[in-house]
Amino acid sequence: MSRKVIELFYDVVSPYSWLGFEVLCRYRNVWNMELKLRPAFLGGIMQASGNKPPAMVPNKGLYMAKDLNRLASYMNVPLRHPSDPFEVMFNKGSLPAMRFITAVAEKEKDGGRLLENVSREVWKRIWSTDQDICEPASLSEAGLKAGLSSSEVEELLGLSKSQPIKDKLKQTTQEAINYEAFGFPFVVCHIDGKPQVFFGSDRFELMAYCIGEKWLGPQPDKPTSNL
Ligand SMILES: N[C@@H](CCC(=O)N[C@@H](CS)C(=O)NCC(=O)O)C(=O)O
Repeated sequence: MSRKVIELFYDVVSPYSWLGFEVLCRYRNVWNMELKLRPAFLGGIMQASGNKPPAMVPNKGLYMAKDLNRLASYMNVPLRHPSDPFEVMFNKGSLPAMRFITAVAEKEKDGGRLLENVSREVWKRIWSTDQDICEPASLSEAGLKAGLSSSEVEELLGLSKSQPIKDKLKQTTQEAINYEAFGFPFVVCHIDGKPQVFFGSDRFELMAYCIGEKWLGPQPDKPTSNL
């Protein structure tokens, strides 16, 4: 059977996207799939779909904080809340970070792990160690940790401010909107030429059923006994 293509649309401002990202990266060699990481801009998705971030409803925000703490442990992802989530998510946002990550994606068109590693390092800053992701020095630090050289980081920071990269981020965001996305993580599974879409990091069991693969829990190398 030919490999299934699974696209993950994500933004590092989204903690649930980090969970979905880690789970799909773990399943790369477990499911018969090619994983395509699609960095996009959640602000654009919210605007185009008429949605708003769930944490803007106070009780949802309170619930999410508890939910994410449990999920961090269940999924074994070192997710911790920033000291001021509203400032981080709604005032500072993720535009410079997502442009930088888009530049990495464009540079690494032929596959490889840089896009995965840089995304993870930026996520660790915003959603684990409570560090900035907007300043060039912050993105540079994440890039170096992910294995880029200082000259590559400089080049990518320059590129991230260029019109082609801004346009590419808009284009990827538009592709998710065309699939009727309203939030992230947003996963598009292509099977027999037909796209099936899933919202959330809590849809993997259903996704596995729909694409004919086995769900072994969020840590497939450590399946739990009750699965
Ligand atoms: N139940 C989902 C929630 C995902 C979620 O809340 N994502 C946020 C961004 S972090 C979003 O875009 N939400 C849009 C919505 O809930 O309508 C999960 O477990 O992953």
